[in-house]
Amino acid sequence: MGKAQKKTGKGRLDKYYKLAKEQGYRARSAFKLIQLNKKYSFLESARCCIDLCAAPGGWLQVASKYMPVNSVIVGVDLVPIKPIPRVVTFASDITTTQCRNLIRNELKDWKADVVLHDGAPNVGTAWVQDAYSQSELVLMSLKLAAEFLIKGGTFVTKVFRSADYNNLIWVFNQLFGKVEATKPPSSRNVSAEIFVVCREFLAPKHIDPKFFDPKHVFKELTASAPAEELAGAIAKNAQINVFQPEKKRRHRDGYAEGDYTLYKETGAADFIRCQDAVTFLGTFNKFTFKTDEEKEWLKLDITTPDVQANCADLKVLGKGDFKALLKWRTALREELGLEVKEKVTEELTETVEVVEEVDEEQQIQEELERLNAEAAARAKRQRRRANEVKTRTIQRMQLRMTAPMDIGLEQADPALGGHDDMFDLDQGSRALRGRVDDDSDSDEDEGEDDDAEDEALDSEEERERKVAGLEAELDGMYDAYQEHLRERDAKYKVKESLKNNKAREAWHGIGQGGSDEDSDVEDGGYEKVMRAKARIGERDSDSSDDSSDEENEAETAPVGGKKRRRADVAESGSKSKKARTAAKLEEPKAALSRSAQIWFDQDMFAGLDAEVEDDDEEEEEDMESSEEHEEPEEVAEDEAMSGEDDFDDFEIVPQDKDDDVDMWDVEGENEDEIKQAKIQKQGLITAEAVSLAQALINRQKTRTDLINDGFHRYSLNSKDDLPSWFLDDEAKHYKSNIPITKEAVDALRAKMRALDARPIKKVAEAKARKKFKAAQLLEKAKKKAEGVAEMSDMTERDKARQIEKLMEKGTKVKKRKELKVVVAKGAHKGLKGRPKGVKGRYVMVDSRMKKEVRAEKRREKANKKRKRS
Ligand SMILES: C[S@@+](CC[C@H](N)C(=O)[O-])C[C@H]1O[C@@H](n2cnc3c(N)ncnc32)[C@H](O)[C@@H]1O
Repeated sequence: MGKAQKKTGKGRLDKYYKLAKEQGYRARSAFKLIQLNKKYSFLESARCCIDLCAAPGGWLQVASKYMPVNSVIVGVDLVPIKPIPRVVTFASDITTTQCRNLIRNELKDWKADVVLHDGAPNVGTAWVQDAYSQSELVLMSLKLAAEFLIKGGTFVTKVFRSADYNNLIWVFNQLFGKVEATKPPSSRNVSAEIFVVCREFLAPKHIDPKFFDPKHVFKELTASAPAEELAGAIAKNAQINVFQPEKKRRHRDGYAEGDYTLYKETGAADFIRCQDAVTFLGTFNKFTFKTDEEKEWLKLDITTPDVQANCADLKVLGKGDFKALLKWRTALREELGLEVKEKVTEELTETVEVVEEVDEEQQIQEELERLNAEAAARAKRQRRRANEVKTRTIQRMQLRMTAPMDIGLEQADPALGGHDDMFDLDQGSRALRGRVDDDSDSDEDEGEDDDAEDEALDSEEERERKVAGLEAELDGMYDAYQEHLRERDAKYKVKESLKNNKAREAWHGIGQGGSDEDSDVEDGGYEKVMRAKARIGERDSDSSDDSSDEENEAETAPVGGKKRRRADVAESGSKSKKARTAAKLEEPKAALSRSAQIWFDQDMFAGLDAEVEDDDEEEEEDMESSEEHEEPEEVAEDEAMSGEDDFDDFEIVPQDKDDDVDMWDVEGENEDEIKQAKIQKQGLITAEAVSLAQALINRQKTRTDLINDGFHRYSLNSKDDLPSWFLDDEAKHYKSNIPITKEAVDALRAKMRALDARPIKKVAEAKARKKFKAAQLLEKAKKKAEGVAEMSDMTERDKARQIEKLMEKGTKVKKRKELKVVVAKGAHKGLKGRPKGVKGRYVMVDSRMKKEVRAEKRREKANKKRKRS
């Protein structure tokens, strides 16, 4: 079965369909009347209403709901309508006098305030096909309305945009004071229908019968629509249905002329023996197997169950199915000895023979003429097409048919029977079949039908090839896009690396061994290092080694640079007492530093970081020499304990090697485990988790409930063969709604507030250091004081004074000596000696100095490295 058709089918179940179901209306069309009534308010004041063509009864339900309680409501349709409270219904053809009499009997001498008409030519089994066109049906309903409406009454009718439209409006205007055409929002834009609300019925004493005579009202149309053209239109629409069943047709102008019926079936024999198989496929709903001959065909091997199923409902078939049916037809024809294709070949052969007789020059001449003629015909066709589009647009604008959504996708209207071909236009055919055009050369068409079939099927294959090509191209572009993202976005890299859990497992040994260089590479953005190396390679050729080395370092910062610095410090053997102090502070540090590092690990901070570090180096060494020295231990211990990876922000949760890879081992499972480990370490950190935990504690949900909630019909959707962009997109947007309670959000907010209230890590560390130093000094002073106290050669008074001094010294915070920075400018540049007006310690600097000092350092470092290697 064709996928496209299925889609269309699903697409039809729009919001009004669902609303109708919800509110108990029998048809989504009920909303059209609700919306019309909202605009014109004709139901609330009506006491009597006649609904012509009322089945299944949606409009009657609306009338019954909106009209006053004791009103009279009568519904008529070809098919019986299931009873509706307060509504009288009967089955009758509205074009007959019998129907008129039935209404008369029902209303007695009452007059209707409202006459509704939502009819569309339909085919019940008893209905004479194509008896009335939509416009004629409208005229018939108008006739009834004119007979039963009260003066000032309202007539609401559905019309389809067609050439008849203006004529109908003219007639309405003769009988009503106000005539307005409108399209309620619930009427699909793709549907050609429009509703005309005629108010203030004039109730003239005498109405010219010509007003209700289709021959008279639609005179021009009949003249302008010769039978062949109608047949051509039908065939054309049918062919579009087959070649492009999924094609959404735009620019509908109304019913395909001449095709007024919705349901058609024919014997399979007709299909097998017909000349124009494609038209048959596009025209009929079903091929039946009723005759003995047809029943025999059912027994043949070639008539597979698939073929039978396809014959049973042609309107839902896709291109593939049509292709299968055409093959089946060809096979059966060969079996029956009809052999259509051979005939064509023979004809062709004959033509070739004739051509051979003609001499070469003449042949070329003819070929040229033929090509010229073809080009002229093509140009003509294009002109014609452009004109058609233009005319249609103008017509649509005149008919006020252009609704904002006109440009949107098109679907079939279930309220009208749901068959596309009711509204088919000539538009779609051109894409595949230039020959199908209704040109002056339309007589060529008949002879080319078989060719057209092959051509269409070939072009279909070609299209599939093109689609495959496009998909491949799209995949390539998507990969390139991802590559671009990878290069640009550090966060993306983190995510990617999280996905790659196996690689992460292999990193367990980080920080525990290996050389510094190795740990650099593994440690922080392998890609970054590689990229930097590549860049160095490029630069080596034209710039000095010295500078490139330093730049490299700056570029790989903060990750690489930082680590290297840490390692250097570690090497220099600075495992001092201060490190022990840091160890005490280790725990609260971890969480904060991680999030900060995620932020500062982004590329945009790389250069900045290096610069800031350089700038601050001296200051830091001066002020908080311990800060730098503490880190190696911290990192080493941290990594050894929790297995933090190179991004510093996420930890690797060790996994059991024996863990089975079960059916739920989908991408992202590791992420769950990481989350679990995090939760154990840091507590619940999302509102969702807190909500679930609350539900569990309050016994609103059991563990089994939660597990079961995780299983739904989408859980087992196969992800095989789905393009990566699709899966990525799904992962990004296809998320279920998570029930998050207000309490959970409040709890989390409180937690965050508490976190905010805490001093930041560095401040806390500095304070602790200060305290530690003070305690040490005090201890020292105490010891000295004890020594003083034990001295025997000092008087008690001297001892007391000495101790007092010592204690004062021990508790006093050392003031740092102030260092003045003096920038020598203008004439002072290069002058030696203390600058005028500067007292105390000072340092002379100039704007270049900082850069030069740094460059010097860089050079020294590079030289050292070169010597080593
Ligand atoms: C779109 S449906 C009407 C839906 C209806 N307004 C509702 O809300 O349920 C069109 C109806 O017109 C009916 N119809 C078509 N030709 C008719 C005729 N000549 N006489 C009576 N009913 C006719 C069809 O049987 C079909 O049920």
